[in-house]
Amino acid sequence: MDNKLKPLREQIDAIDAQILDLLNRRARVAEEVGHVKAETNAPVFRPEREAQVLRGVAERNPGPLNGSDVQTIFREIMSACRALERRVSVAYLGPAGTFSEQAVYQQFGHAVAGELCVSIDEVFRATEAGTADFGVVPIENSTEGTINRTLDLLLQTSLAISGEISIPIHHSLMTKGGSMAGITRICAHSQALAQCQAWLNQHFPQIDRQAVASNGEAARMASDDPTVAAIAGEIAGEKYGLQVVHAHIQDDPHNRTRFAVIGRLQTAPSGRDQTSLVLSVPNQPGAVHRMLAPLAAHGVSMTRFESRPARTGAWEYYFYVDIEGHLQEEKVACALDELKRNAAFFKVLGSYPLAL
Ligand SMILES: O=C(O)C(=O)C[C@]1(C(=O)O)C=C[C@@H](O)C=C1
Repeated sequence: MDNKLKPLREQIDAIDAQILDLLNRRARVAEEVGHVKAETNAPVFRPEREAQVLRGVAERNPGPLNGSDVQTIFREIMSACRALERRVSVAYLGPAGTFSEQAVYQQFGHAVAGELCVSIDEVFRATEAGTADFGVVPIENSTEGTINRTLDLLLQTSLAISGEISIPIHHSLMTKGGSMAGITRICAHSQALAQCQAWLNQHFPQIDRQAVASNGEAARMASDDPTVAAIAGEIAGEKYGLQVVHAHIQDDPHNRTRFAVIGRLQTAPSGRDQTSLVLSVPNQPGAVHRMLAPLAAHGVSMTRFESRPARTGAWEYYFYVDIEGHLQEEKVACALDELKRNAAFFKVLGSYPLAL
């Protein structure tokens, strides 16, 4: 066998030498880009450009590598090149191993400076204060719905949404010893407990469930306490030396969470974008219908519509609306101009590339 492997490995060595050379040529150009940007204080992270590069490689990819693997490789290449310009810092909900951390890596690659925060509020604060260049916060889960705290904070913040990330959420039940013997508590974030509710009712109805600050925190607790089982992603389990008792216990196998990238950056159009808004209208019959009419009139599709009580005690609501297209597209700008005229409250949260 070794006789056959040797020439093939020599081919791989020769190709790797070429890849390495090309990677460093790319990196030198990125350094030049960095110097040009430094002259004008231009932003290092350009989500629209990165989205175009990643879409481009998947479209041109002839195989046999699959498109999403090629994107993963190029995401890391861009991340490393970007870090030569400047290492971008990103605040997110810790501890290490949370799905938020996974979302950060999916958007920024691994060459980032992560800033772990104890709450969603703190992610906003760190980003607003400029301690971090960007923040990553969960917006909605396909099983459990909206993350209300994020929506409330988006209403008040001076930051914009500069990008979105969608990741599959797979939960596993994990313990230190790899069995459920002696386990008296199952800990996880309340969202994760809710996403695994039917499975837990069926398999472990007798064991107490305890909501904790995050799944990462649950994994940390399970690593310290042999009576605790954690529900978390397997990455968190690995970080804390846990073993999987049951994998993929979420009730919906297609469970996903969407995250928003928040920052001071107003992202330029990428060609496939979305705009997020918050609106409110006076509490009158037909008002919501009238408010949204300009979208249809200008041929702008609405992809999401969510309401939150305005907490005025008067049954008034804020409406969180996502529409297709970028604010710099004429039909979007015209529709929003009209919308604004009919709205009691109107705020554009940001225009950004659709998640890959
Ligand atoms: O095109 C740029 O603006 C770059 O800085 C280069 C590059 C890249 O490596 O391709 C790196 C960082 C940006 O977020 C986008 C792209």
